Amino acid sequence: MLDLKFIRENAGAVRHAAQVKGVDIDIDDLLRVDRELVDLKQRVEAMQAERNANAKLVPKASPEERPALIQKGKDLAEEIRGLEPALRAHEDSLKVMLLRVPNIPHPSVPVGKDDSENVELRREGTLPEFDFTPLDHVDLLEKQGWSDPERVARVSGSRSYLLKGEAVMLEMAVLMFAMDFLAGRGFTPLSTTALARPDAFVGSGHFPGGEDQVYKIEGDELMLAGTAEVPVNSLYAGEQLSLDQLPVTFAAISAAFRSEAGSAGRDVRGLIRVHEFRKVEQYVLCEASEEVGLEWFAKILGNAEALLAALELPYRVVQNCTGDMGAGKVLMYDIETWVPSEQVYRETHSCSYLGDWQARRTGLRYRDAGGKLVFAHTLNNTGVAAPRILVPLLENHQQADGTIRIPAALRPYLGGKEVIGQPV
Ligand SMILES: Nc1ncnc2c1ncn2[C@@H]1O[C@H](COS(=O)(=O)NC(=O)[C@@H](N)CO)[C@@H](O)[C@H]1O
Repeated sequence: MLDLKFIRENAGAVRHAAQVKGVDIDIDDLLRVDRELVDLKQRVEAMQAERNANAKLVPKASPEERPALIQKGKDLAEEIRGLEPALRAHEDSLKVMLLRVPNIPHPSVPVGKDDSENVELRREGTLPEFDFTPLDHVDLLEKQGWSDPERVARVSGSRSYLLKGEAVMLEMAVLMFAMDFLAGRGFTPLSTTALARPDAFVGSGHFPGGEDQVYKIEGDELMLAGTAEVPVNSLYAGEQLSLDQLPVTFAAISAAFRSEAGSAGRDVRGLIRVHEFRKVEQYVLCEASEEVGLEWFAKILGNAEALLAALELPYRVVQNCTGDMGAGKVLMYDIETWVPSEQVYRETHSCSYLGDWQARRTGLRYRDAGGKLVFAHTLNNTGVAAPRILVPLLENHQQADGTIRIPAALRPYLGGKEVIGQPV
């Protein structure tokens, strides 16, 4: 959400942001409702002032004058009550419109309509060269008896997953490694629920607009979040943080649930796109400064890159274009990790800086050095998401005999093993 004053004074920039982000909102319509609301408020205030002044005259009035003054007071009260519905209606529609106003993208963001126009910034790591025919992750899991897709599909339908044996230990090892790694970089570990109230989805910016991606619970207001970003971003909602509490940095592990509505037919095989997964989320709440925000953006991006480097996985960093960054972002980079079986880089991390757009709609404020109450800035990036990360992990580190080489960084989390699986 942007500051209404900012929108009034920068209508052109806001209109341009909506246009390049493909956000369907009429800024002129919003400003019209805003003006009408200001006018209504001024009329009500004038009538209330007149009514108060009139009320002061009654006790001093003569018996002859008093009835007319009392009637005038009643008429004014009636007129004010008559304006209440219009006032309420304007306030409600302005609030809904403000929630849909997109953030202004950073000047460095390329204009584009969708992910095909994201810009590759750099590639890191060496692509694997196999002296045998590499398998994809589904076949690798099946060969080692680490999966049971038919049975789990019977029980839980499509886009479900089940891991067995050492693949489970690998998934847990990757998650634990990410938590350890981030804790070692000063992030406070959190293990948190994915259940959250609708307000938390509004605060993060997933609502309005992303309702169809979220699993709801019959008869319960709680919903299942697709990322820990949703509940974590609302932990401090409505509070007044002090400067010395900033920056708040969390490494939040949680389940994540996504309906994947609209993804029909995409990634239906294997672990890339499932309805429930686990994610270690990097979340930062910092002071309201673009310079500080961009420093944190570089840090959380660097954390994810360092994690991938430790997992010895080749990846590339892309800058999301305006059409593939969502309404709330100022800046967004995806990290895509090499998947040999597809011979492409696939998204495994998504790093975002949102300025005060989330903080304003969540009510995340702190007292700055001058004692002024200001909205904070927020950022988030994936630390690691499993099982998706297992796809490049298994495929890049597979050996000719079907076993999987374990990167040195993960070995401590797998009892020191350098290889998992049996030669097949
Ligand atoms: N349906 C899914 N199945 C498996 N993994 C997924 C799914 N959806 C997203 N992910 C993983 O979760 C990561 C983050 O998802 S995201 O929507 O891109 N971004 C966020 O959720 C942000 N909060 C940063 O983590 C993705 O990069 C991907 O690795």
